[in-house]
Amino acid sequence: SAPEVREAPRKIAIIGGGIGGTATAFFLRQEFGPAVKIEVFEAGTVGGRLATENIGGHEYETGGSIIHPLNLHMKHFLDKLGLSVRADVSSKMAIFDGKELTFEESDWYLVNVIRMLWRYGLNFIRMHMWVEGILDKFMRIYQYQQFSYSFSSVEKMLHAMGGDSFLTLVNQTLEEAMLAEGFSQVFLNDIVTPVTRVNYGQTVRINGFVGAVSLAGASSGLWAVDGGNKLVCSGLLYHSKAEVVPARVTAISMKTRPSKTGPVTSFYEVNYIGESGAAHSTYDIVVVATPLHQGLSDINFSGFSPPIPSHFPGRYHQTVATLVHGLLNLSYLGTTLKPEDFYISDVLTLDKKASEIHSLSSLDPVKIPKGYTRSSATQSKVWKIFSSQPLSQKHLQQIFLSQESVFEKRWLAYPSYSPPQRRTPPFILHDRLYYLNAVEWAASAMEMSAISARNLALLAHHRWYEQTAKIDQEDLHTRLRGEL
Ligand SMILES: Cc1cc2nc3c(=O)[nH]c(=O)nc-3n(C[C@H](O)[C@H](O)[C@H](O)COP(=O)(O)OP(=O)(O)OC[C@H]3O[C@@H](n4cnc5c(N)ncnc54)[C@H](O)[C@@H]3O)c2cc1C
Ligand SMILES: CC(C)=CCC/C(C)=C/CC/C(C)=C/CSC[C@H](N)C(=O)O
Repeated sequence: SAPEVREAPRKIAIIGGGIGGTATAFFLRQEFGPAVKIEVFEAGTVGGRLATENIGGHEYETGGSIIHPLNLHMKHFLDKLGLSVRADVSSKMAIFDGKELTFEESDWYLVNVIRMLWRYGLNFIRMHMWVEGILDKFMRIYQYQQFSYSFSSVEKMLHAMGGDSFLTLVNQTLEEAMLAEGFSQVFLNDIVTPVTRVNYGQTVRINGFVGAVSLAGASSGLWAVDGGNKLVCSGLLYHSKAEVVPARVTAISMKTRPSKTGPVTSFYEVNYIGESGAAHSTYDIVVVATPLHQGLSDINFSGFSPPIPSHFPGRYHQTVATLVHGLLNLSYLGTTLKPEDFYISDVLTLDKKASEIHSLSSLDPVKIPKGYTRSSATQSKVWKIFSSQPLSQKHLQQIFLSQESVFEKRWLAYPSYSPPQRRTPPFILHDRLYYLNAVEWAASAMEMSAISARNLALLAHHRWYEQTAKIDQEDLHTRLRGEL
């Protein structure tokens, strides 16, 4: 590569200490070396949408909880940080239509296969193959990033992974995409809808790409971090030697300063309110790692031409996570099973008026105690309910025979997807000002934020040193074929 003649940046700011911001700190350190000062502004708690709550002396995930076996950045972070995968606890799924359970997973694998074949023909196997095909293409991003290639927009990144087919996927609904592939409407209603409801709180009218991610999030081998997923965020901050600034960023503006030796140089001024009041600092590069959407951040951008909005079009979907330590009322689920025989851990729901809840899951603590097994419904335990609206006490009394404690967290969780979308927000807001969460409009998941973080660190580096040959290269898949 060309010799780096330009001076290295001195200071970089990252706004947001979730998995996106902390992964950006990690990758920026990797790209720019030890000298650059990296500051991460966090208005709330490090981890952001990765959060836990203590119930009865154990911590439980209230936000992002599962990770796919092929999420290679998340895997890599664990290795780098010396964290481990949480012990696996067996699970069993059922589907609820608001009145009764329409499907219950058997302990016997073969029984499940025969039932599914009987009801849905080859839809199940074909869905597995369809998702695998998309994942195969998705995995190309890791090779591109290993070879330091970066992309200046979400569309260009998606195109490099899966060509026009990925761009079509984000611009059509999952329903349209799957019907076009020959899946039946009954299969979409009975099986695919419960998955999009539990994973994104929405219907099969979400975009096809996030729909495939959602289906991947219902496959086998899913894992979580021992001790809690948010440990990855604090670990990445520590590893990258980034400084956390506990403050809310209120404004970012562009400033210029005359230089004795060369042309006028520009930099960014970040205004924030911290523990000791309002203050500001200047930076060479800034990465915004929080959604620029109503209710999630309110940053004023000034002095930019064209102007940068505080909020991009679209909204985030509310998902309420209600964690109840209590005794489940099986008659709510309309099942005749006795509590001692009820070992279902995940109840998914159909898109019916009667099913106001999106899912009901038995939660395991982030650290599995020795000898822990899933108990039947005879015992009081921690359940998590996802719903769009907060649940009333009356509703909770229908679901539970007794409640020891109730914890409610209202998340603006992920974009409210309604394809076709005009255009995903840009990665590049201005010359050296970047936006990580643009990627969520393709799909929101921990790994998507990590991929975006790696991409922005590479992009910021290549643009700083004017290495254009590593940005937006066409046909990378063919060119890198045969490379390790
Ligand atoms: C209920 C729920 C369940 C989920 N389940 C999964 C799952 O199982 N698997 C999965 O992969 N993904 C899941 N997700 C999605 C996943 O959690 C997110 O995609 C991911 O955590 C986003 O990380 P982020 O760092 O990009 O954003 P965030 O985590 O939102 O981080 C942004 C941070 O910026 C801070 N901030 C905002 N404004 C300012 C400001 N002005 N100044 C300073 N700081 C600011 C915020 O406090 C926040 O900490 C789930 C999300 C939710 C809500
Ligand atoms: C990005 C890729 C290729 C795969 C990610 C698959 C994945 C883990 C998707 C899950 C996304 C998501 C927003 C899940 C929310 S709910 C999770 C769980 N069912 C729960 O009940 O907590």
